[in-house]
Amino acid sequence: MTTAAGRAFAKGHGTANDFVLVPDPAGDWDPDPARVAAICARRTGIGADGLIRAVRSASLEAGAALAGEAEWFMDYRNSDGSLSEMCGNGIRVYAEYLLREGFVPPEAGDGRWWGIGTRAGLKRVRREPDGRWTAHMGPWRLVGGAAAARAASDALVGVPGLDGVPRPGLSLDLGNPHTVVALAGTDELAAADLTRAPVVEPAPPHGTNVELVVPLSGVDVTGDSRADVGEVVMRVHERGSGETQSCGTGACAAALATRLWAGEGAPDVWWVDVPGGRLVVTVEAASGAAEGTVLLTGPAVLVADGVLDPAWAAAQPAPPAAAGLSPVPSR
Ligand SMILES: N[C@@H](CCC[C@H](N)C(=O)O)C(=O)O
Repeated sequence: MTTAAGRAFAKGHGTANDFVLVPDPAGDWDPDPARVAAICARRTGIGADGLIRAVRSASLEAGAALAGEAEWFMDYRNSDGSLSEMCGNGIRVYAEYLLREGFVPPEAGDGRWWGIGTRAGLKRVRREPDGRWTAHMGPWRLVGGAAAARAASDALVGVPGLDGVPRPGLSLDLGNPHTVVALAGTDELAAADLTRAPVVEPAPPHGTNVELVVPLSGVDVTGDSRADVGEVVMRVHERGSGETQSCGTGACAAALATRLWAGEGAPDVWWVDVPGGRLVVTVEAASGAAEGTVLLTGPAVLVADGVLDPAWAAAQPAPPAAAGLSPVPSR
């Protein structure tokens, strides 16, 4: 919403994946990629991995069909200004924000499921008694189907900072695209240079988020391991944002890939330890090895509220990072 002083925003994060949230119920503020990139810039803007426009589903062409089940739509932009279909950390922070702002009734915080529209369709969220949120992430699938499940990979990934030998990767669709790569150990995970994007072959048509994982099942590094819970450590290079401290859809992809690689009898619940904390992934139902549905649980923290200075906003030139973007990944 715009006041005489400028446009209001909030800042929040989920496991240190951070977002600027901008209320725009009527859908009359549609920032171009350069404006989003300027707001998300770490040194000259507010700084964030992504921007979430809080818009009523009915106010947006992409949300109109979901308006009956989801009053609010998460219009998600990466920090380079490109659109994404879905954000697993962002949707929890968005839910907390909608609740705090009174955009949804207080009962939305009492443990019941309610809907949020996204470009990846309707998602349901629920506030846990401890204040974390669970998002029903809906369907996932292996991009390469049953053949990729049998082969356990469908891509080769060059990871900067390692030995130059491409590693096998597995492509998953969580509404947005992911490629998961297993590394040999935490030393290798630490050595990866994610200031540069991993190179995925064949190149996914709309780009991809790349998760580097080290499965830890059976190894009690955190001192709290449980026999019925799988554990994986992850770093991520996000499409449109670079390395981030966490990625919720990526955590789901990492858990699903690792569960497939672990084979028969692997747990349904996974702890995914990211630089920003821990996410819990619950595989709800799998029809075969190549598709199913999944839930994600984690924290949602609102940090600050502010107002964009109108003079600053008016003065923003297009930053070089925004040049040549293809804003809508049509799938
Ligand atoms: N950090 C998010 C994912 C954000 C979108 C992603 N970079 C993409 O382009 O698909 C998450 O928590 O899922």
